[in-house]
Amino acid sequence: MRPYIIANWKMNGSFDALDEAWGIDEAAGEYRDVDVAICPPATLIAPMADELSYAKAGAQDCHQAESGAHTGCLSANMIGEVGGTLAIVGHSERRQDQAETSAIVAEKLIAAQKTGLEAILCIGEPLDVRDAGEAESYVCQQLAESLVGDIDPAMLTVAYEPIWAIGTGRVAGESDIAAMHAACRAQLVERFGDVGAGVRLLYGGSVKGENAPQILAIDDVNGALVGGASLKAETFAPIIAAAAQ
Ligand SMILES: O=C[C@H](O)COP(=O)(O)O
Repeated sequence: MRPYIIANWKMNGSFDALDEAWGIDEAAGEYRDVDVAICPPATLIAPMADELSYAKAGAQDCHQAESGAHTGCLSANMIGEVGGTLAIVGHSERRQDQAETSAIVAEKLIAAQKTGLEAILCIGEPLDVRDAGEAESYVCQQLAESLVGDIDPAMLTVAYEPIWAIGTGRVAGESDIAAMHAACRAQLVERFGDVGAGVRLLYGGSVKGENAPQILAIDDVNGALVGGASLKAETFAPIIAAAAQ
């Protein structure tokens, strides 16, 4: 399976940051066996989509509706119109800040795919759930509830991001990542049949150049969704390089 490394810039990056995107694109050109994407703030999708040669540009979210009275939101079609080819849906920060439920995330996922965007579905448990020993059932339920309806597994990537590992410097243990990815894989195969074995499963949460080789070597980890370390080409390129190994 081709590894997939995605940069999620979150609410970071003005026009000056485009230089970092060009640096990331250079790394993507150097390691062509790795799929690379950048999801910048919406204001930067168009310039990136115009200029990137090897990496793809995408959005951090999309609305479930095609158009209408949804102040401040972007439809999947609008993202596609400016050259975006993917949309992250269900990131834990949106589930928390915008009270997005898995039912809403499921609608967003379908809306993204319907307009030809790849959907990157995020799932992950908070710390109290992990401490209570219920991480696996929590995440599997999120996965089931987010994959409702007519979904194309060929346009789907799933990112497991334990919430307590996001931006904290704390990474999940290798055996915990392996167990969670195995559980997600089994569920994807149950949901989509053999094709489910080909859906890429990414890990996210404090991935850096230093820990990427170990994380990316874990069974069923097919790439990474990266926040902080993706903001600079010099910290993101080593993650792309690790994926190429
Ligand atoms: O979408 C990316 C994740 O939330 C991970 O963020 P992080 O690499 O800063 O921990």
